[in-house]
Formats: sequence, structure tokens, C-alpha cells
Amino acid sequence: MVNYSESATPAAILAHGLTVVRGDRTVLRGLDFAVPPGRVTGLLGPSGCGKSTLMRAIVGTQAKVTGTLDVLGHPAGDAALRSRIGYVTQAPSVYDDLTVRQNLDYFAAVLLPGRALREDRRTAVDRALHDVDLTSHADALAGRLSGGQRSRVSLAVALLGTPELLVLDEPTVGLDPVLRRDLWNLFHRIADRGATLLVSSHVMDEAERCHRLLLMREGEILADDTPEALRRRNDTLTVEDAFLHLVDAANARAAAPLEESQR
Ligand SMILES: Nc1ncnc2c1ncn2[C@@H]1O[C@H](COP(=O)(O)OP(=O)(O)OP(=O)(O)O)[C@@H](O)[C@H]1O
Repeated sequence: MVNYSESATPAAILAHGLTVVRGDRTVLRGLDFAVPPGRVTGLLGPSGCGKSTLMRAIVGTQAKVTGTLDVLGHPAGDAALRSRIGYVTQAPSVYDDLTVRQNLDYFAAVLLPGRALREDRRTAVDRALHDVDLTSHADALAGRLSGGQRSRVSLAVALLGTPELLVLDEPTVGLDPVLRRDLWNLFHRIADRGATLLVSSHVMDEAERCHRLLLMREGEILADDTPEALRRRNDTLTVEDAFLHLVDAANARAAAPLEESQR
């Protein structure tokens, strides 16, 4: 596993023995991984494997986190990180009774308060609208938008402060293929500007669009690698097949001691 902390470029996110307990369940079990800066890293795995929990730990909103978790050089949750991270949850957080632009103006006023920053706010709002391709819907009420458009408003809100790290929880869920492709192109443009993106999905074909992947299953990281390396190492044509191969191998390892004890 690559430890970016030991290379010239420090990791944007670095975890050692990261464990999270929710209720009476250990949901993440001693994870070790590194997320490189300025790249799009996909966090992929089946529903319930712990993707959202891991993202919440990274942005500092998850309780009962143990082990080491450094984000942009600070412990996760550190106050210094607040303005440097953009986080979009699965549920779009927009005000339905405001227009798209009014939503963005509101959040821009929180981020960049004061009369002196009026022009900066206007520039940030226009840029975010353009980024998510909603300029032509700027005056539409958020409550009248489609699901995909609403989630793009949420993404625009997260882009307002030009965050260094964007954490996006299943941003393409429920979108049609054209919108999904457009969003992934946007993620790459944002990474090209130097930001780090961590994007979760349970749709394996999205894996192919990432520079790097964290494949998860049942609270563990099965692989931390590039899509090409995963396909090559598992001798498969797709990342999905590589993932299935890794799951089978993990199941076989888990069953082995059991079979041993039953002999
Ligand atoms: N409040 C809670 N108390 C106890 N267990 C919880 C709680 N919230 C979630 N879990 C459990 O934690 C595990 C991981 O949930 P999480 O939401 O992180 O998964 P996920 O991979 O993001 O799933 P999805 O893709 O469906 O959103 C699940 O098995 C879930 O049942």
C-alpha cells in the first residue's frame, strides 16, 4: 500500500487503524489507506459496507472514531479544516422555497460575509452555477427542480468556497447516463485545478472513471489501487470483475480457518 506521507507529496487523507463503532457494531475495522492529492479517488462498495461512515469520519461528523485519521495535514474534525473541505451528503440540502441563485447567495453570504466581499460572492456564485451547468436554471425554484438538478445545487454549494478536498457521497445516484458522464467530467476538471476528490458509489462502472480506488466490503478495505493495476493484478477486464475476484478470495480466506476447525 502506498504511504504518501513518506513520499514527496503528502497524502490528502491518511488513515492508520481507523475504526468506527456505531451503536453496538464495529462498522469500520482498522482501515489503512492513503488518498493522493489532486486526484479523483473512488470509494466503492456495496450498500451498507461503510462508505458514508468513512466519509463522515473524514469530514469530522462521526462519533466513536479511533486510530489515526489525518486530513490535509490535520486530525479529522480539526477546526482549521472547516473551510477547506466541501461535503455533499446523499440528501440534497437546499431550500425548496428559494431559487437556485438565492440558495447559492445564502450560502455564499455565510462563507464570505460582509459588504466588502460582495463582488467575490457574485463571482463565486456565477462560477459554481456554471460548473454544475445550472446557469440557465438560476432563477428556478429549487423545489421545482428534478432530483438530479437538486443534487447539482448541493454540489454547487460545496464548490462555493473552492475547497481543497471535496467529499461527495453517491453524487450520481439516480442520474441518467448523460448527467453521470457530465458530472464525472466536472469532477476531473475540479481535480485538474488541484483539488482532491473522494467520491463514493456503489455502481462499479463508475470505478473506471477514477484515478484511484478504495474498494470496500463489510467495513474493510479490499483494495487501494488504480483501476488499471486492479484489473491487471486480478487478470480481469473490468474493475467490477476484479472486485468480485477479491470478494471471493476474502470469503475463501474467512472460510479456511472454519473448515480447518471442522475437520
Ligand atoms: N446509527 C447507526 N447505528 C448502528 N449502525 C448503523 C447506524 N448507521 C448505520 N449503521 C450501520 O453501519 C453500516 C455502514 O453504514 P453506511 O451508511 O456507512 O454504509 P454505506 O456503504 O454508505 O451504505 P449506502 O451505500 O447504502 O449508503 C451499515 O451496516 C449500517 O447498518
